[in-house]
Amino acid sequence: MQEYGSQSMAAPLKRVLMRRASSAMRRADPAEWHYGPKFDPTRAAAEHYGLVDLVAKSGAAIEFLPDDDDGLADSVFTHDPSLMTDHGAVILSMGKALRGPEPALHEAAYRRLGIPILGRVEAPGTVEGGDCVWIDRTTLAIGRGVRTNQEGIQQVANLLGPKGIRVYGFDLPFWQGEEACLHLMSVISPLADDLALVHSPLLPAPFWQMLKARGIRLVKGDPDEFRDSFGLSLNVLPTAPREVIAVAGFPKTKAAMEAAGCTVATFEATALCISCEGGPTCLTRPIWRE
Ligand SMILES: NC(=O)NCCC[C@H](N)C(=O)O
Repeated sequence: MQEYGSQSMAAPLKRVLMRRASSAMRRADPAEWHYGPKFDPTRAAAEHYGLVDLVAKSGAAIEFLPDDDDGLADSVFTHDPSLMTDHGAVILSMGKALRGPEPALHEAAYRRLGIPILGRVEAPGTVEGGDCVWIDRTTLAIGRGVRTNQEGIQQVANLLGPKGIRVYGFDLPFWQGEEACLHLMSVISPLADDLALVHSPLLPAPFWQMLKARGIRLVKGDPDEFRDSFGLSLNVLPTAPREVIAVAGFPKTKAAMEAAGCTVATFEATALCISCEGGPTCLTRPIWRE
């Protein structure tokens, strides 16, 4: 039986790729990686165990990237260097130069796991997984911003078009500048096929129109919590429709999701997520959702 494939953001999570923070982040220089003052590698490693526990409790099988001491601190954010489809993995190309070696780690893992490689995004194209959002099984939205360029989007469209998948690019704002991490997934977290948590002020307007036209209900995250968390209050991982994992400490955003029928599990992540600009979606690359 095929144990890979994912063209949905919220179908039950069966298998996921992760990398532990204990080695990867151990020697990270916060200034070099654009991490905040509360970054602490020991604490980040402990917080990562908290997320691993919640993902494992959901029933998903976790495949870990090898725990090599390669200094690739951001490699814990496994969402970004590859994209999964029902036809195999697409190996992406990073917009953040320090993350350049990461797609090769993912390709090696997929080969080890026997998962086919559908294709690759090649330089000068760049696409990061955090910019890719499945709207439905045949529609992929990609944010065009500091991490993902038009050349990369075109390459993904060329790979997926023959599989019956339409790819749409949406411009992202510059917001906090080119050093900061603003992906399309920074302003939306799908919670179910028909429900998404959003920070609407930063949503590309045509993307908002597409979501509305498809009848996707939008839950607004609390704007103060979004600001105070550098956007991480909005970064929520569904392990099944309306069953989600979020960063602890944002009661208003959590209550808004609960009011929309979601069950929300939280974990402490000040050192790992708030400081390093990546939350539970970014720390997981779904390999199989069904
Ligand atoms: N998908 C995501 O939003 N990933 C977050 C990546 C954070 C990492 N520090 C980065 O700058 O790439």
